[in-house]
Amino acid sequence: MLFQVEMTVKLPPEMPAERAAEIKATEKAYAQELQRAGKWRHLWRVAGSYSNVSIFDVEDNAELQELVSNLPLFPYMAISVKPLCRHPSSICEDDA
Ligand SMILES: O=C(O)CC1=CCC(=O)O1
Repeated sequence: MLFQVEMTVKLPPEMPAERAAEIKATEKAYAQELQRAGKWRHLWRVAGSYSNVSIFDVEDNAELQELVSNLPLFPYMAISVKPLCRHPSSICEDDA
């Protein structure tokens, strides 16, 4: 199942810079692991913001919840999720 996930990061201003850098580094490693596993298909920065738009390819809602809630930045993000299905006019071979 494909999901569009939009994440907007809001770190508390009082968080020490070293702690923020540590969380971001852990987030990057986890995100890249999920991309290599084919679970996190696209990761795009929304220009001009501290937000991303991502496409996840997971078994079901429960797997999406597990992957997203394990993100180190999860406590500091507003997240919105939209389920996707194949468009009848799409010619993409790799669409679900
Ligand atoms: O910077 C972001 O948009 C949050 C984020 C998600 C994966 C990652 O490495 O950073």
